[in-house]
Amino acid sequence: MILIHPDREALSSAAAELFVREARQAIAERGSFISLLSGGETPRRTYELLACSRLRDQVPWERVHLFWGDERCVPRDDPRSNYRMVREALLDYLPIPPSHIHPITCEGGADAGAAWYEAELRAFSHGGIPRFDLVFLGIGEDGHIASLFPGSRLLGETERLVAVSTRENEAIQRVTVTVPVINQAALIVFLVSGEEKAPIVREALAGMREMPARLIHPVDGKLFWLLDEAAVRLAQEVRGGGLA
Ligand SMILES: O=C(O)[C@H](O)[C@@H](O)[C@H](O)[C@H](O)COP(=O)(O)O
Repeated sequence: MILIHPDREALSSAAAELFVREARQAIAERGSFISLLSGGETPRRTYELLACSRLRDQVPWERVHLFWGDERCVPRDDPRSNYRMVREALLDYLPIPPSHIHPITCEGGADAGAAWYEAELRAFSHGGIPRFDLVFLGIGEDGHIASLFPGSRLLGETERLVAVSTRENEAIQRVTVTVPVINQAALIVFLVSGEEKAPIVREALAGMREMPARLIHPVDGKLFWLLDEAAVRLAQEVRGGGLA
């Protein structure tokens, strides 16, 4: 499903309200809600709005577990840290038990961090692939998702849940979940806004070329694209080809 909003603020507000709805429903049905969070500017605004009391106070946070889809191997107080971004935008305002916050850590090195996080995920799924109730994703201008970049050997990974990733011309290492983890989710939501994303959105939705984002096909869940008008500007040309 593709949902188009006037701008990033409206999109992020809709995404925050979607988080609340999904959390309340999962907790009512199964007693818990586990979500995989993304880095990026549109996800950041979503977390900031979710932290506002009108929405925050609707979620039983003691039943929620938060995980990260990827992380840069930098100190937790580094401005590039996705953990720091989520902490400043959301966690600092939540009555969530610290044990329910599951950041990726590379303190013992990227390989150790990936192995530890894989164990953390498998512990949540009795050894299998965890089924996240909600996965937020951004998309890079090159079509990357999480820290899965075009041409990466990780794009074909079918066994590991978590792996070490690198980005061209970037000195640091990253730790990222792999495609099978994302595709196992009950609901996957792309959050994409801004003029600069119009070309990749058009290519992604029209299937004009392969890219990491086009590997996202939920096994038996749902896939939503939350876009703003600027990001879908070019994709209007394919509206008849699949834009709802
Ligand atoms: O670590 C990150 O930043 C995300 O995992 C990354 O995949 C991000 O979602 C995209 O690069 C889009 O980011 P923007 O929404 O900021 O363009």
